[in-house]
Amino acid sequence: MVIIPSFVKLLPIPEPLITPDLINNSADFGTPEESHDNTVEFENSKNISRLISEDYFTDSILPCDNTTSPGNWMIYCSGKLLQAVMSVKLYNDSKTFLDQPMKQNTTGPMIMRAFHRTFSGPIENIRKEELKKFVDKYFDKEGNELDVCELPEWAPKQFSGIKDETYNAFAQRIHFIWIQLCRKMKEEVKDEQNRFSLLYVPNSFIIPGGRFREFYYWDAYWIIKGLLASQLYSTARNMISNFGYIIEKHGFIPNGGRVYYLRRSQPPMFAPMVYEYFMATDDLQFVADMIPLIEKEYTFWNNHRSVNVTKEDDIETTYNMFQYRTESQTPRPESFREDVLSAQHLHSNSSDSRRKFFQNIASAAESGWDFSSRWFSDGQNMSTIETIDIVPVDLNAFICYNMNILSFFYSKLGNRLKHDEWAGRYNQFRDFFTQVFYVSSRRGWYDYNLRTQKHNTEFYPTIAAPLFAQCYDPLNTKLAVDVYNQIEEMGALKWPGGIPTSLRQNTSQQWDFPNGWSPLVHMVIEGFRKSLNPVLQQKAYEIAKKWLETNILTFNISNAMWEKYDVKEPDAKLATGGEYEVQAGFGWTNGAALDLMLTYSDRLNWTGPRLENLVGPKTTTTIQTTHDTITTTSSSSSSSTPVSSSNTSKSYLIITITMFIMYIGLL
Ligand SMILES: OC[C@H]1O[C@H](O[C@H]2O[C@H](CO)[C@@H](O)[C@H](O)[C@H]2O)[C@H](O)[C@@H](O)[C@@H]1O
Repeated sequence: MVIIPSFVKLLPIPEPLITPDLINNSADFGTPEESHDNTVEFENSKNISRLISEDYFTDSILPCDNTTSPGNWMIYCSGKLLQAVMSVKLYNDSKTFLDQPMKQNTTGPMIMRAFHRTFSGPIENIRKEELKKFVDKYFDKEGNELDVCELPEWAPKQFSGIKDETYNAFAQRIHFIWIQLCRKMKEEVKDEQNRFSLLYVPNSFIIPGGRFREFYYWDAYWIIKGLLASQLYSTARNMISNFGYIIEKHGFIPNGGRVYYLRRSQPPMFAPMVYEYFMATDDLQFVADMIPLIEKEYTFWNNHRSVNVTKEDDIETTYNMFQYRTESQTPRPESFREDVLSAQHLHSNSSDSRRKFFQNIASAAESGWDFSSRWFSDGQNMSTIETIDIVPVDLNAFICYNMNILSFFYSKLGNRLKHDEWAGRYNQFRDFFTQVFYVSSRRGWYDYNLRTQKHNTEFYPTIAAPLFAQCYDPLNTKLAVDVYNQIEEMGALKWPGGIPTSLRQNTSQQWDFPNGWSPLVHMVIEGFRKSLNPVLQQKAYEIAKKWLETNILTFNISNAMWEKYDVKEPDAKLATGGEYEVQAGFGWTNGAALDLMLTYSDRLNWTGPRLENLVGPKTTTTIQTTHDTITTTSSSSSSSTPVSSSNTSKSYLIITITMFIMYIGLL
């Protein structure tokens, strides 16, 4: 095991740079309030305060409560203090307060008593400075409960399979970022869970980055793909074990590692994580350990998220499918202010509609697509959100994948009976899936709307989710080609930076045009790659190359990897839209990029301008020989050591060399 010396943490970590070049001028980078629909004209802060102070909790199902988080639900999931913080807009990002631990020797009920003593009048009368004093007295800084950590087996890596100098240097730089994104919990989180919104897990893990300072469920699949590409097997295993621990404790995997996520999940990627780990390591004992937990998670989806679907053209047949559908009926605590403002068209006297509206919002967050025209009945406005009327194609493809993986694992474990049971379920579900989602006239799988009894046949990358999850008959080799042609005809493949999340313009939502997200782009690439059709495999490579170019060009300017990108621009821009600013880090972008660079390691060839930040400036050396003069052009760096002319890159060089020496020493 290589121990990373603690001084490495003290070396300067380059700050991400947001340069004007990176921001698309036509889009407003904006504050959350400017970019969130419905809020623009709602200027009067008194009115906002009044709206935020209304009662959203009585008779509503809360995001967490006495049963799930007895000691702290009154702070992190409901209550007047939460409302006051949102009312005065104590922080630019609503999530900040929710991630602040309570100070030592305090409890939730104690803080609430103090709050009511200090602020006895209506919330609208509370002054920001006084509330700030109160919060500073009782709470620590957000994220204070987490430490940076030592990745068990991290060492500088050559990525010798990646022959191209630029891609090789890029892979090495991403490999470094794992160190920055690793977190472990302070002991007190385990011992005094009630003081923290953070959910305790036993092992260290990789966070997405920025405001996302806890684990996220579906992000982890792509993070794990990247860790496996980096050969950080123990870290990947630790992350999966954490999820196993969480399933054991809570019966499912919440959206993220905070109590305010305890009523909703995210796309079910636990079984695929174990599958990827097994394919990389052959560790069958780990599969045996995890398989009861995979089944337990499946039971959660089956008991709490299934729905009977009957189609208009065949009312005799009922299909058991799955939905994103949390029970929670209040504004999301981490976006309380934003959700209340989005609901301003609904009055308090129509509390049932308001509850349903919040349930639809939180259910869209469960999908990971928060938010998108995909969930809006008018395809444009948040006020028309109807997530729980929709049966989503991606979720059902993932469930199908889970069934297939379970049958595969049981066969590996030699359990014939269980293998047959899951193979039977998989085969039947796959047929039902085709019946419910495939639309022959539009050559693809589409979300089904229970209210309208129609498919939404607009483009979303979810059309390729069944290819990724292999939820179709492999003998039907024409199907993947049809789907590809459909996607191309829809105009989704013509964008210079990758694949957009939809073709719906100006929704101001982050999961819409022109934003590209690595999990979706990776899913489409993998879908075509797995199709076994050589033409589609070539297309998969071309999309991967385009996406990597977007990542790499942006990295070269900003020194950072980003959560999402604007794919309509030829020269790599950061994405905008949604309720928070685009975040740097970034877990799944790094994971998907590393995985793609390894998949296509022998083909990738950087043809763009020389990226000095990555590979250093070109140097020209003149060698005088007896007979003639030979001029060679080379990079100032070797492919194993990233060097650049910038100061930040120099610090990477120092880290690399220092760590390499330490590594050799430790061996
Ligand atoms: O705070 C707003 C929302 O933020 C998260 O969503 C986004 O980031 C996640 C982490 O990268 C990602 O998993 C999700 O797909 C993104 O939309 C959070 O997951 C939401 O629940 C939360 O309301």
